[in-house]
Order: sequence, then structure tokens, then C-alpha cells
Amino acid sequence: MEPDPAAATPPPAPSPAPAASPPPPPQLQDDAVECMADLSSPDRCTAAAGGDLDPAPPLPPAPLQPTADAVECAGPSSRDRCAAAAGGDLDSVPALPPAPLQPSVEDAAPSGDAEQEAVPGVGEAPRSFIEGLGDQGADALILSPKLKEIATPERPAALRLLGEKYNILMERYKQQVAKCAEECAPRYDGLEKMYKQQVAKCADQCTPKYDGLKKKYMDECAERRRLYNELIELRGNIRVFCRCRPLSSDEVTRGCLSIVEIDPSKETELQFAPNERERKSFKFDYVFGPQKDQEVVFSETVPVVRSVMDGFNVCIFAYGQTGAGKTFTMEGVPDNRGVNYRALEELFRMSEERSESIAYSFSVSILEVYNEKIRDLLDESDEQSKRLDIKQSADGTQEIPGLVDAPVYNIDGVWEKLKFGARNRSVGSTNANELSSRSHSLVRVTVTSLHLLTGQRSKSHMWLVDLAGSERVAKTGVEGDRLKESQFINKSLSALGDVISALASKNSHIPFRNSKLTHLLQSSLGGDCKTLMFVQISPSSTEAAETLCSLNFASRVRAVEYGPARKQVDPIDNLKLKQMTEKLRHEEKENAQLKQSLQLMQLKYASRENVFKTLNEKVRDAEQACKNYLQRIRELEIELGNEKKAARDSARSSRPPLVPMRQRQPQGRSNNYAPPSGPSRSRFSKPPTVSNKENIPVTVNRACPGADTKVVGKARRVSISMTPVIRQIPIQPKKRFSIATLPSVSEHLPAFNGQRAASRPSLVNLPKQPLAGFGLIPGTPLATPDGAKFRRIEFGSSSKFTSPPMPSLWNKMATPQQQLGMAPAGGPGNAARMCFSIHKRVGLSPVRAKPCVPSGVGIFNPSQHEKVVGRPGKALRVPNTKRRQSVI
Ligand SMILES: Nc1ncnc2c1ncn2[C@@H]1O[C@H](COP(=O)(O)OP(=O)(O)OP(=O)(O)O)[C@@H](O)[C@H]1O
Repeated sequence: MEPDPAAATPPPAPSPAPAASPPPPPQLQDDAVECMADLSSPDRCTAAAGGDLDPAPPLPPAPLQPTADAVECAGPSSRDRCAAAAGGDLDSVPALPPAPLQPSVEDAAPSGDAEQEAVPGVGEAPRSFIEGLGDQGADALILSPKLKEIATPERPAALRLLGEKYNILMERYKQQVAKCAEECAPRYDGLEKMYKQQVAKCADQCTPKYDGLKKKYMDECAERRRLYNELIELRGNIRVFCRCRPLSSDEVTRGCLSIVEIDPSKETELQFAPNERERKSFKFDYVFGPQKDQEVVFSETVPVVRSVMDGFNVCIFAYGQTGAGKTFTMEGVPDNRGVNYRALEELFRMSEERSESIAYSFSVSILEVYNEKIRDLLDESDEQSKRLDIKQSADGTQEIPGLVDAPVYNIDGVWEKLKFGARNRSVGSTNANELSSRSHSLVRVTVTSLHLLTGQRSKSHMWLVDLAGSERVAKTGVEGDRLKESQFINKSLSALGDVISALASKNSHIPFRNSKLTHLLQSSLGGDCKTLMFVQISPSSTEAAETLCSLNFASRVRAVEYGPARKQVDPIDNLKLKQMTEKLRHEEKENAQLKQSLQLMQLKYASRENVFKTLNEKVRDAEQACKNYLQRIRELEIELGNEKKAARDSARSSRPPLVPMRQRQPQGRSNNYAPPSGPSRSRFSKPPTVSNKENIPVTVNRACPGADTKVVGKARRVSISMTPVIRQIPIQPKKRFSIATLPSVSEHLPAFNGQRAASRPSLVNLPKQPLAGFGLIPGTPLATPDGAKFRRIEFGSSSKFTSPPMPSLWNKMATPQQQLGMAPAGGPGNAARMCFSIHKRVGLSPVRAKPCVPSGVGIFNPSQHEKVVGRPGKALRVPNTKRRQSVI
């Protein structure tokens, strides 16, 4: 390239070579303003003032700046440099290459590397800088419109001049900046300090407020959640979580779009939006978007899992179309385990935590319902054909006799069992899922607990169910065995739907037994359990119809209310409780009966007491009457004695003198004539015996009270002619008396005789009614040990007629008062007197009964006496006719 001569010398005035002459200052000034605008940018100011615009230091007076073009050429932007400078770090401002020595025009002409090297004064730095621009370097240099205006030959000189100017300006600028920094630094430091203080103060004031508000918010959220859970528990709802899996790579390849919208700020809502017209909102207890991992899912599940440790039955099941992620949620993958493993891990953790107060033990069963048959997945024997069936246990839960229930002691043991079960599970490949579950898989964890302080036991189950996916046969393209499996799967899922519908509409009949699956889950769905359902959905637009079906079904499930869950107690405790309840009920019944009989007894007692009172009164009356009666008897005795004496005296005075002995007839010639009357005197003191037939005693009556027993005389030897021996017996003047006729007696015994006593007063005719009612009282003694009183009674009759004394009976038998546990009224002698009065009546009976006794019969034969007179205590009524004979 030819060097431009014009550039070497200052351009002549007419020539349009402004480049040859130094660029006019005003032009430079404009550019400088441009640069100032750059320097006064808010970034710079903010940096300088530490974020506070107000106290930003005033800008230094605008230095002469290089033109924008020049800056452009210079490399690093003014912004960077200014910012660095304003930050006080002047050293970091990239220095422009030192001003090149004014080259000659020839030298300045750029003509390749060789040419550049030939240009003296162009230092290494500018050269390398320009080289650094690469292919753009030349363009960068010519981009500036100002340079374009300068003629090419003059350009190097102009550039040199520009460089010089730039360097001068830069130097000045640096000085200005240094000066500014020097001036502003203390102010800046003060401001910075002030700012920091303000920030600290503000933080001091606001942090506690903020922390308080944050805590309050968190508490509110927790409380809301707790209340909600409580409400759910009270209503007995099945909790429903919705989980949406991400689009699979295959779906992305096929260009499927997501039709599910989940707002991260709304945890319980999702939008089903295949298009704007069909947009529908669904609410669940929690919605997990595709980005939510297994840990987040389990953190929301854990409260339900923990319930099993408190004795509640728990059921967690995953529902959804095939390939929607049910197995992923429940089982997970080895490096990202699902709910099953995490739940058991949590149980062991809690068991460890509570080990001081509660002893837990765990066992696991794994089974599957395949083609409506139950298969034990933990059965290590080859008996896969072993028929398992569901039986209802005594406590109403569903049991599967013969199912392996393997005890587990740690999480590793559980993992082994889960892996073993998963291996045995029936899976197959379909169009929808390469590893599609062809059966419903159920893991049953049995938790048995014993409270070490209270001794309370509980046994609860946790069911973890991974249902087979509902599928459209046509879409999945299955046939043969797969088709059969699909039909069974769909049938059981449809039965599950029926159960949910019946529960939701509170039907009286819930068709649990329509499928093995619903039968197994009866107690989990029927309300005796805390139930959580994961509805798994696919976001793919190609699965829109199935997704909508699943979402509608889950909404129906969420509406089911079946009342709060109950805590489970151990069956043994249950049995004990039942027995105790039964015993209690029985005892209560007995108690009621006893109360009733006690009331009856009390009534009886009260009535008896009344009777007893009345009797006491009667006894008192009778006693009084007896006293009077005895008094009267005594008087009569005296009277009788007197009369007897008088009679004896009179008889003695009227007796004829005895015939001399010789005038008496010899004995052998006795005839029927009676011997002359002699002194009448009883020659026999003893009554003859019955066996002495020839000498039957003629016993005169001793009926009358006070009369002595008299044997008038022994029959003499009778002649063969049986002529009666007529003997004149000196008859005592007839002194028939009867105390009964005494008016005073009848007066004193109104209660005994009543009217009869008045009409026919006689001692013989003693009252027919039981004396003061004693005959009614069982055990009344008939004789009294009170000898004195007893003898006195005998006075009126012969001592031989008295009733045989019964001291033993007397002693043994209690008085009515004693029987009733009461002291006899009127003192202890009262009972004796009462019995005495009875005896008196009975003692008198033989007197009345005497005529009935066949003559010659020993009156004191007790049995005979009893036969004739009756048993002691029974008054014998003597007929009047006989009674008359008794009196001589
Ligand atoms: N949340 C998720 N994140 C990542 N991948 C997932 C998720 N959910 C499911 N998948 C993947 O989707 C595929 C199908 O999942 P999965 O086998 O769990 O479906 P499924 O509902 O059990 O199907 P089926 O009813 O046929 O057994 C799997 O490859 C699984 O890894």
C-alpha cells in the first residue's frame, strides 16, 4: 500500500483534509460528553455510593474524553473502566497503550505484519491489541465514522494525534479521579459507615419482627393443616394425594404435550387442560408435580404411616392407569425407594424412639391378587397353587389362613422380603408399559405393641397396595393371557369403583365381596382404618381420557365419609374385655335381683315387726289375764280348802258309830248286801293296773280343778252270780264347782272366751282360739323351766295330767323375738311368761280331755296322752257330752 503523502504533512487549507490537521476541539468535546454520559451511568454511581444514590459523591469535572470511536478502538469498554475507577480501584483501570511515537505517514500506512513491524513507534502492546481483534481488527479500526472522514493517508497521523490526546486526557482523568477519590474517600467512608449502621439498625429492628411473623405464619400453616387433618379424621374421609409423573422420553420424542397444569404455590390444586374449552380444576389433599421426588411424597405420607404405631389400621394404595407411576410411587427403584420401604424404615425408627415405653414387633406378608386368585409372594415352597382364601375373623377383620407372616427385625430384613416379593410378582410387557404389573400387589405389615407401663396391647395392620393399572384393551394391544389378565384387572377395579360409589352415597349394602380385592380391603375402605390413596396420572396429551377418568374417580373417593377410625386392641385383650363385660353384666343382673329381694325382705320385716308388736301387746294382755286368773285360782283354792274342811267336819259329826266286830258277817258268807257302812276311807293309794282285770280300779274323776285323785275302793270279790256289791259309799256333799263359772274369771278373760265365755262360763271350755295366737308361732315352747309357775298351774289339775315338760325343746327353741333378733318386749321374763301361759292352756287340756280316756289306761303314758289329748301345744276341744261324764 502506498503511503499517503498528505498524511505526512499538515494538509493545506483548501484541502479537505481535516485529518491532517488536529481534529477540531468542539468535535472532541461532543465525544467527551458522550463518554461522560457513559461515566455518569447509574451503575457507576451505585457502585461508588455503595447502593445509596443520594450520598453519591459529585462527579469530577468532565475531563476531556476521547471520542467514543476512540474508546471503541481502545478495547475494554468505558463502563468497565469507569466502574473500576469509581470503585476506587484505579490500578485495575486498563491503561491504554502508550502513545506511539509520531510515525511518518509512510510508516503509519498499515501494510501487513511486515509493514507494521516496519512502523517505528508502534509498540508491542498496541500491536498485540490490534492483533487480538483478529479479523475484526481492521473493521474495528475503520468502523468509527470520524476516522472514515479522514483521508486514508492522514489516518495514522490522526490516530497518533488522537492517541496523544487520549493519553493526556487519560492522565488528566486519572489525576481527577485520584483527586476525587482523595476528596470523597472520607465522605464515602462516613457514608458507608452510616449506611452499614442503618442496615444493622434496620436489621436489628426488623429481624425479630420478621422472625416473629415468619414463625406465626409457619404456626398458622401447621395449625391449619392439623385442623384439616382432624376434620378429615372426624369425617372419616379417605385422603387422596395426586401425583403426576413427568413426560417420558418416548412421549417427548413423539411430541406429546403436557395437559396437566400445577401451580407450585397451590399444593392442593391442579388443572386438567387438554384445551381451554375442557379445562377443569381438581382439588386433592396434596398434588405432587412431576418435579416432586420420592422424599417429598413420603414426607406428606408419614403422618398416616405413624398412625399404625398408635394402634390404627392404615391402608395406602396407588390407583391409576397403566404406566402412570403406581409402582414407582409404592416400590420405587433401588436408588430411589418408594413408600413401602420408607414406611417400614419410619416404623423401625419410631420403634427405636419409643423403645423405653413401648415394645414393638413387626411382621410382613406379601401377596398378590392375580386373575381373582390370592397368591402368597413370600411362600418359599413351590406350592404356588396353594389355595388361599379370605375368612372373616371373630373381631370382624379379614384374615387369610395359611398366609406367610414373616417377622422382621430391621429394615434390611424388610428390604429382603420386599425384593423377594417383587421378584415373585406377575409382571408383563404391554404397549403402555414395558414392565406392567399384571396383578394387585399387597404388602401387609402387622404391628404388635405392648405398653411397658400400662400393659396395654394393640395389634394393627398397615396395607401397602399397588393396584394393577386400568387399561384400554384396544389401546394396550393385549391378547391371549394378557387379555385375560386385563379383563380380571378391569373387573376388580370396576368392583372397587362400585364399592366407592356405594360408600359415597352411604348405601346400606356395600358390595365388598364382588371381588377378591375389595373383599381384602373391606376393613380398610369400610371406615375402620386410616386410608390414603395416591391417584397417579400421566401428563401426556395422548392419555387425556384416562387421566380424566382417574381424576374423576379420585374425586369421588375423596367425597367418601365413613366416620373416625378406631384404635385396635389386641384380640386377647379384646377377649378378656368381652369376658369382663359379660361378667359385669351378669353381676349387675344379680345385683338387681338381690336389691329386689332385699326390698321384699325389708317389706316382710316391716310387716313382721308390725305383727310382732301386735303379738307383744296381746302377750301383755294375756299375761295380765293370767295373773288375774292365778290370783283367782289361789282364792278358789283357799275357798275349796275351807269347804273341804267344813265338809270333813260335818261328815265326821254325822257319821254313825261303828258296828262291833262280832256282828259283822263272816267273809265267806258274804252276800250281795252291802256291809254296814263303815268309815269310808281309801285303802289304796295306788291305782290298780289294767292287767288286774278282776280289780279294775274305779277311778273317780279328778277332773275338777282342786279335786284330788281318788280311788274310791277296790272291788270286792264278787259272787258267781255277779250280783253287784252294793255298797254305800259315803258321798261327799256334791261340791261340783267350776272356776269357769266364776264371773270374775270370765271377766278377766274376755279375750279368751269372748261370747262363749259369757254364755257358758266354764274352765273346761277354754278358748278355742289359740291363746293369744301362740299356736301360730312355730317353735313356741310348751313347758317352762319356771318350776314355781308350772306347779301352780298343776294345782287346778292333777300333777299327772300336766303336759310332759320339754326342757330341751324349751332350751333349743328361740322365742319369736329371738327369731326376729329382738329383745322380747317387757324384759327377758316375758317370753318365759308367754310360754308359761301357753303351757297353762295345754296343761289344762287333759282336764278337759279326761272323759275321752278309756278307763284303766294310764294317764301318764305320754304317747297315750298325746294320742288322746293331742300334741303338746294343740288344744283339744272336749265335746260337751263327754265332758259331763267327767265330772263326778
Ligand atoms: N414420578 C416419576 N418420576 C420419574 N419416572 C417415573 C415417575 N413415575 C413413573 N415413572 C416411570 O414411568 C414408568 C412407568 O411407571 P410404573 O411402572 O410405576 O407405572 P405403573 O402405573 O405401575 O404401571 P402398571 O400399572 O402397568 O404397572 C417407569 O419407567 C417409571 O420409572
